[in-house]
Amino acid sequence: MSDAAATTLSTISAVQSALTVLSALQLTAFRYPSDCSLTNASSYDYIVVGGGSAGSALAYRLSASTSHKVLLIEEGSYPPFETEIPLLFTPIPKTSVDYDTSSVNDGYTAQNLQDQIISLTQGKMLGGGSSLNHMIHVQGDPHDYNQWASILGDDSWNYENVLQYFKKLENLTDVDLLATAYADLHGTDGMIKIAREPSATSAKYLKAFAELGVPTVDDTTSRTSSIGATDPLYAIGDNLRQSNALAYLARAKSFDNLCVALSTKVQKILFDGTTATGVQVNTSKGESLVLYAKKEVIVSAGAIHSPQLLMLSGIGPKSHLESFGIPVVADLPVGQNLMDHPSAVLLIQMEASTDPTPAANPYIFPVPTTTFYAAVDSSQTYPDYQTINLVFPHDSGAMMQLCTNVFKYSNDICNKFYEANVGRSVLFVVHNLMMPNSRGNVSLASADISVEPLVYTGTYSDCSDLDLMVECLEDFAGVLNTTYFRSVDATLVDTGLCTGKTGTEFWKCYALGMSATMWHYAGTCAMGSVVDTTLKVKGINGLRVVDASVMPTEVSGNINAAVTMIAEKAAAHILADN
Ligand SMILES: Cc1cc2nc3c(=O)[nH]c(=O)nc-3n(C[C@H](O)[C@H](O)[C@H](O)COP(=O)(O)OP(=O)(O)OC[C@H]3O[C@@H](n4cnc5c(N)ncnc54)[C@H](O)[C@@H]3O)c2cc1C
Repeated sequence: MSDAAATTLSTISAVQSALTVLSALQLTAFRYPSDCSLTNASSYDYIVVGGGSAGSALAYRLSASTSHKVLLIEEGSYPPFETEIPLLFTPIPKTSVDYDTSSVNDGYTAQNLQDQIISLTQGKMLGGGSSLNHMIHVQGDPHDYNQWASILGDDSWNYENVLQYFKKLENLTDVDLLATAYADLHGTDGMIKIAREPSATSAKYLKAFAELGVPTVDDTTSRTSSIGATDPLYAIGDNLRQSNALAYLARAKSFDNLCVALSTKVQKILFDGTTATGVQVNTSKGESLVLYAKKEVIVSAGAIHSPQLLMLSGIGPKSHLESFGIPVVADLPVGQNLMDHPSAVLLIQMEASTDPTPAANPYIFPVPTTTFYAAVDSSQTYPDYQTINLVFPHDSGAMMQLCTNVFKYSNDICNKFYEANVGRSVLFVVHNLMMPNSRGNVSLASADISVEPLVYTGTYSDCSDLDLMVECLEDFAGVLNTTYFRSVDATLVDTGLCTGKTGTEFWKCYALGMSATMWHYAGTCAMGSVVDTTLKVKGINGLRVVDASVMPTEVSGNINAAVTMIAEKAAAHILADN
């Protein structure tokens, strides 16, 4: 067998080197507020730590609504040129704009990923994850938020109440969808442009999914149930990725009350007793400065770095902090409750073809794609699982890039995928469990912030997740018996991992063998245990956390829109309080 995976990885590495040269030109800087210089001991009304999905939205709202002085501190810089082009998401992981934190090898899951670890891709640039993610836009199921409201005893988090914030962040541009009843569930004058990309190829798959019992819907956004299959919505507009940096911060370019400090890392939150007073930072010039917040410090460093920063600043589990000699400011379960959507990729060999590969359009999502949300129990209104179904033409370099550099499966698996794709199109199915019970954690590896924290993902540590994943995989595999799939002699590609196993044993082996991340890390500073329902850190004044880490449970779908909704709601709370 040829080593197509190794060749793909070396091509990606060459592309990444070329992009590094381009990024030094800062071709996108003109869109954003210029890098603001900092003076030691200066003060601001609000200091926002991290200019990612949540931080970009929050800093914009706080500075747009008032004359308050806002400082946004971001460790990375401007999102480079390639992040703007929807086609180009595959070479971005493992470049300088990705933290590429590694998970702890649990010896159980992720064993067929490169190095048996999960490479926890996270954006280190303005826009954070939204500048390198896969742009799928989904609100989630109403049940997700109603469950939050019930866990938290706070109805302001139920779907009817958070819908106003989803509408605030959305600018739906799809005229066909706007002509349907779904228009009522979307914003049309919000910040992030959202589009659909229906295609004749997708239509064939939607028909097969309908035969499986999952209805084709124009949109899975719903007041009652998100179950259905559809052409997904994408955060793409004007031929560009609509990152939260572009959607929010680019509009703040002329604000004179917003200072955006780039290439600056917050080292520590400063306290006077139990009141947060400011932060200590390291600038791009290597200066160590202290900066003060008159009203609040807001931590938006993401689900892995927010808990790290809080713990290094004295907020976290007492015994863990003491083991690193960190004085305890508040004993809280920071870093616990880490969640992600457990995932596994299925590759299905589809139609034979010798047609020339269609020219790629850089301005849209790379290939025709559908999303599918289903429950094993057909009477349940919210989904147990999601599949994201990408149709690659035969001999597709993009499919190999997704396998090797995005999912980071081993060369052995990607070579099998390559062989299956020779002369046949393939359906690349990303199969995800929506509401896992398993939890992992983020803990300190060192008292030095430049050392990445330890991340134990905890995937399938609760056996019920593996059992449900198996049921979901079996459920979805029924698609192989639908008319269209049978007509093209569709076959599940044999990864060679589970030879000799059948039925439930086969799927259990498959789920574990192919387990990977969906990059939906969340929950490590959860509402209810670490922050209250207005996102204030419990027992501390002047400190909030606003990002994916505050989610108490996962959302049924890709989470960027939910993270942004949280930032929109947080801005409303902060402005109301001050
Ligand atoms: C590869 C990938 C694909 C994804 N695909 C999708 C998708 O298709 N659809 C979807 O909805 N979601 C997707 N997601 C998930 C989504 O993008 C993230 O959940 C979301 O971006 C998280 O937002 P956040 O604000 O919590 O953190 P982030 O966006 O990660 O922001 C944290 C920011 O803080 C900065 N920072 C960290 N520490 C410090 C410090 N000490 N000092 C200063 N700055 C600091 C970081 O540089 C970063 O900019 C994907 C994520 C990844 C990684």
